[in-house]
Amino acid sequence: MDIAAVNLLPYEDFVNIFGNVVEKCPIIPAAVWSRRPFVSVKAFEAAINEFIDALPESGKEGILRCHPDLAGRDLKSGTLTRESQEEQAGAGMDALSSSEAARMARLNEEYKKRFGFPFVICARINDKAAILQQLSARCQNELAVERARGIEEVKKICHLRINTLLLSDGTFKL
Ligand SMILES: NC(=O)N[C@H]1NC(=O)NC1=O
Repeated sequence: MDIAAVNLLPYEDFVNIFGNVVEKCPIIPAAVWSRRPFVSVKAFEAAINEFIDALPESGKEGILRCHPDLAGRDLKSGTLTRESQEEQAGAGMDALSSSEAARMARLNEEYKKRFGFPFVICARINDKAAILQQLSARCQNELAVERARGIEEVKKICHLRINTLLLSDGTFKL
């Protein structure tokens, strides 16, 4: 699907297809649909990023809170979104040793207690070791730094999800 085809989508189809490019935040593509026509995929992505950047800090924290923990309860119970399941499995989050799993759970809790939102990192460009190292290091950051850092990661996840949708024909039917 190219950008011309994206621009022709009625909003119902648009939200169905792009509804999870930002995890569990279909309101973002629903809002950004008003910005059509997009001159390119890059412009479509820029519209999403501008919408996110224009949110108050509480809205940005809300986006972070829509993300499941890495190797958390949703992964164990099979209730992750399809995208998140693939990303977490690709980074080995479903194959942690018991000591790695215990460390991840402890650090995830420490992070959430400190900041009031979950640790978010783009799992598709990090492996297990990098994720654990980042989780531990980022627990030390200040709130404002970490809020901005989490949002940067959301944008990377979004970029890769859009690429997957637009570069792979046949993943969805209109
Ligand atoms: N918490 C968190 O980072 N979650 C995620 N990261 C990612 O790439 N996919 C996710 O679900």
